[in-house]
Amino acid sequence: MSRVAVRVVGRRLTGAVPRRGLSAAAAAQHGVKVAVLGAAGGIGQPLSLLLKMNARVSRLALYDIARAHGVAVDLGHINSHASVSAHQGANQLSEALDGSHLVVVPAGVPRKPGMTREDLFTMNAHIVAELAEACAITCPQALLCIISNLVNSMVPIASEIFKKHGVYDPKRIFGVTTLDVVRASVFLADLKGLDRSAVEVPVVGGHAGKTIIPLLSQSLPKVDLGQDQIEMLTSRLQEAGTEVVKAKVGEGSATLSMAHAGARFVSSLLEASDGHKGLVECAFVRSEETEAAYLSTPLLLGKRGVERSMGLGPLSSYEEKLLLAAVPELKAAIRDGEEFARNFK
Ligand SMILES: NC(=O)C1=CN([C@@H]2O[C@H](COP(=O)(O)OP(=O)(O)OC[C@H]3O[C@@H](n4cnc5c(N)ncnc54)[C@H](O)[C@@H]3O)[C@@H](O)[C@H]2O)C=CC1
Ligand SMILES: O=C([O-])CC(=O)C(=O)O
Repeated sequence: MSRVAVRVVGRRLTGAVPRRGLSAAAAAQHGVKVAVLGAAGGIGQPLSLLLKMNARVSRLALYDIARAHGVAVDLGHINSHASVSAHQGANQLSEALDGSHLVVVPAGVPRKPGMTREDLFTMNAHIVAELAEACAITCPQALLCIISNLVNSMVPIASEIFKKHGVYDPKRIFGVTTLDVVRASVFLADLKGLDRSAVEVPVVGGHAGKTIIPLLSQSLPKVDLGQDQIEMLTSRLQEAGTEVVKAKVGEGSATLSMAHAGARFVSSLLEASDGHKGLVECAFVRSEETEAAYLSTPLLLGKRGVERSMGLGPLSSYEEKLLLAAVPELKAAIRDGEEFARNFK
């Protein structure tokens, strides 16, 4: 893999170590099963392709309410290690989840031009709640990675459903915000003429509008930026999803870059599960950093999910202001999610 992992020293992310692959024999021995829920969608298909190419995955279960079969047969013709199975329709959900070590959820409705991520709440809340319930029943120990929007509400929904079933472990439920981190690398590197793959910017907060907060003061490598550049980069990142929605003129939102970001996040979790130390990724999880009960921060990943939060680190006064503005919005999205889950079924 070409991406570099970040090492952790205290609360900061420094240096770079090359990623290691895994032999097919080792993968088979580890027997890692990954389930993709919403596998036939715009994100689901390329994400499943990237996971099929991941040597740590030995079984890939593709679940969708439609078209899962065709996608699985197609991917099954690739001569990489993972076996691929298709599961279509609600009555095949539990067999897709059975024995899964990791479940990734890109199921749900994407935005059309003019919509906000908040507009997706009602449609996607039902989908995520039903899928989370099936996970809580069938594979409560699995790492659960939620891509579906509104991430800021979907993670609280899944968490409440797990609590209802008495199987909640906050270290295992993630809202995938890696696309914000990937975009921040691109936008900063392009502005400064740097190598895109060698720039990392922690992005904290949540995954919608002003809750997306790039910590440009903590970029690696450290980059000097004027306040106007910081504000331009921040606002571009906060609007990046909308930039894609507009460019796709009614054909949905980011899919290919999201598949890349999702595959990177899953890959880091699997590497950490396998004992690889020092892996840090940002994700939206249960948090005690602020008044918002869930927050995206850099997380040190371990064998069972989150080993510990790396916290927010030293914030510039501008970043502090952004966080202050984000917390009420996050709290409202979290409350909506929790309320929905309380009344679910
Ligand atoms: N976290 C992030 O950074 C990002 C999140 N997203 C979100 O990801 C979600 C999916 O986006 P796309 O793949 O573009 O949408 P899509 O419409 O292309 O695919 C969604 C898939 O989910 C399936 N589906 C619907 N209900 C289901 C259910 N109950 N169980 C299983 N599968 C079900 C559909 O059949 C479809 O195949 C959207 O909510 C979108 O907003 C998109 C980009 C980035
Ligand atoms: O903006 C959207 O609707 C999809 C998304 O979350 C992103 O691209 O970051």
